[in-house]
Amino acid sequence: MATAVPVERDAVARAFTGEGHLVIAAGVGPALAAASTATALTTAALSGTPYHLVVSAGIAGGFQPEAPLGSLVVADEITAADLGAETPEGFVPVTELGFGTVTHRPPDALVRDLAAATGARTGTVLTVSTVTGTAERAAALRARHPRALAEAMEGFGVAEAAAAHGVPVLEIRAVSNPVGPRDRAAWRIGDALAALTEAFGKLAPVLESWNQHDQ
Ligand SMILES: O=C(O)c1cccc(C(=O)CC[C@H]2O[C@@H](n3cnc4c(=O)[nH]cnc43)[C@H](O)[C@@H]2O)c1
Repeated sequence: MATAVPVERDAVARAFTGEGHLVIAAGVGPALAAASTATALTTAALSGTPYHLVVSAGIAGGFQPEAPLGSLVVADEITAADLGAETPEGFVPVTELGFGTVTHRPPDALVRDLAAATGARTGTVLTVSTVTGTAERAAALRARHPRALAEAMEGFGVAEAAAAHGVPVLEIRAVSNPVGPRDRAAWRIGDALAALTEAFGKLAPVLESWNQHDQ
C-alpha cells in the first residue's frame, strides 16, 4: 500500500493489520511516489517475497457533486491529467504525441468487489502535479475527463512503478476537499482519514482473498 504522507499511512495501517503486506508513506507527487514504490517492489522481489498487488491510497479532491466530501472512490482508470503538451488547440496527451502512456487500468473484478464491499463510487482518478485551485481548471479537467471523480497527486506514479514490475494496481481515495476554487476552510482531512480507515477495514478481507487466489 503506497500512501503519500505518514498520517495517510497510519490511517490505512490502523485497519490493515494482517501479514504479508507493507504500508508506506511514499511521498507527495507522482515522481517520488513512483521512485519509492519501485524501490519497495524491487527490495521485496530481491528478497524472494515479491508483492502481487500495489494499492495507491490516500485523500483526494473530489469533483462535485459526484464525489462528496468524506466519500470513497475506487479508480477504474488511473490517468495522468497533465502529462502532455499545451498547444494552440488545447492540451494534447503524450500518447497523441506518439509516446508513453497516460492511463493504467486496475483489474475490473477487483474494482467491482472493492466498490461492493465499501459502497465506493468507481470512476477515473486523475493524477495531477498541481492541485486544482480554480473553477475554470476544474471544468477543463472534467471536459477532458468526463468520468473523473477525483484528483490526487500520486496514483499514476505508483501505477507506473507497478507496471514496470508486472504487478496490478489499485487506487483508493477518500475525498477531503472539493476540486475547484481554493478554500482551505472547506478541507475535511480528518473526516477523509477516518473514511480511509473505515474503508480499509472492509477492504482487507477482499484484498487478502484476491492476493491468495487470483495471482
Ligand atoms: O494548498 C491547497 O490549496 C491544497 C489543496 C488541496 C490539497 C493540497 C495538498 O497539498 C495536499 C496534497 C496531498 O493530498 C492529496 N490531495 C488532496 N486533495 C487534493 C486535491 O484537491 N488535488 C490534488 N491532490 C490532492 C494529494 O494526493 C497529495 O498527496 C493543497
